[in-house]
Amino acid sequence: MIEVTGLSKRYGDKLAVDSLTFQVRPGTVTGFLGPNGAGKSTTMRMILGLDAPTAGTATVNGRPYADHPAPLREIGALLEAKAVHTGRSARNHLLALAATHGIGRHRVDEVIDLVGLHEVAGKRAGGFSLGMGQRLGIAAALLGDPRVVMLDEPVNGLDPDGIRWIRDLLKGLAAEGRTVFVSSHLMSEMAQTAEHLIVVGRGRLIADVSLAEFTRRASRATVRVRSPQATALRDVLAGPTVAITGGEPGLLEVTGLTREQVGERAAAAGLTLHELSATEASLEEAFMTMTRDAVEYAGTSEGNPR
Ligand SMILES: Nc1ncnc2c1ncn2[C@@H]1O[C@H](COP(=O)(O)OP(=O)(O)OP(=O)(O)O)[C@@H](O)[C@H]1O
Repeated sequence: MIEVTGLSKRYGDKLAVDSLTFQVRPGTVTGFLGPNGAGKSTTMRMILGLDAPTAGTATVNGRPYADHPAPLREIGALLEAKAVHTGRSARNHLLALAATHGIGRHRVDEVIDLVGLHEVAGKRAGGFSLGMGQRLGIAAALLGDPRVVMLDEPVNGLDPDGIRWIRDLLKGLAAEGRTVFVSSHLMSEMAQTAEHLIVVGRGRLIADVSLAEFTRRASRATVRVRSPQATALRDVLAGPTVAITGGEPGLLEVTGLTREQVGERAAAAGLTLHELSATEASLEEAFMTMTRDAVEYAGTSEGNPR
């Protein structure tokens, strides 16, 4: 469990994180979603004790990171993707890390297998591709068999295979009952990985919702209906909670009624339909609407209006 309470971070004039309060619970993948510059990395650094909060607290399994006698066993983290500049092999890199944390060699072999680096474990880690480097970073994060796993934008720059691998790994870790917290600026990515979302914009909490609830809120369906009797159809569909627009002759776009309701009302009035379809606002659109104010504000304040 990660608990963040009234957490703020100020850099000079800039309030990068603004009174954030949320909990990340075990057993599910929680997505930390927000546009670039929303404060996700800063929040994660404070959770790891790498940055001191201006106000508020962040705890991992009930204590600040630094108060854990063996923090690597509590939380494994991968911050920004960066190459390992080392002449050591992947295995020796992990062995060195394990040795400084009192972790046995056996666990090193386990994590190498877990992340699929077995065949290249003897190769120089400095020469790894981005995808291999990510796997090595994740192996390092998992060395202490931590109950909490936190990854900052782990799929950035990865190919589709790498992305799928990370998704499956995160879901597997959550299914084992671990707390999994993963950041992204892409709603489409989170929709395929996370069950719960913490959405931030301009350092502030915008939403703390299940993916199911987010999707439900996003699905303001519009019904497209085409009829040679569009004028009569418009009269049949009109109502106080119904909005109808018509882009071209014979076409109506209706919100406030389901596709079934539109079809039934048309049939009851004996009107002919040539098309009847529903389109939902995409999750990406819903996310952009949700964070628009935050982005606009940031753009204006930096003299770069969008
Ligand atoms: N060390 C620092 N000094 C000054 N400003 C900083 C520092 N670190 C972050 N910031 C600023 O704080 C804000 C939040 O940055 P942060 O990196 O946490 O956002 P993010 O949501 O992780 O974005 P991204 O997806 O672009 O990494 C940004 O405006 C950033 O420029």
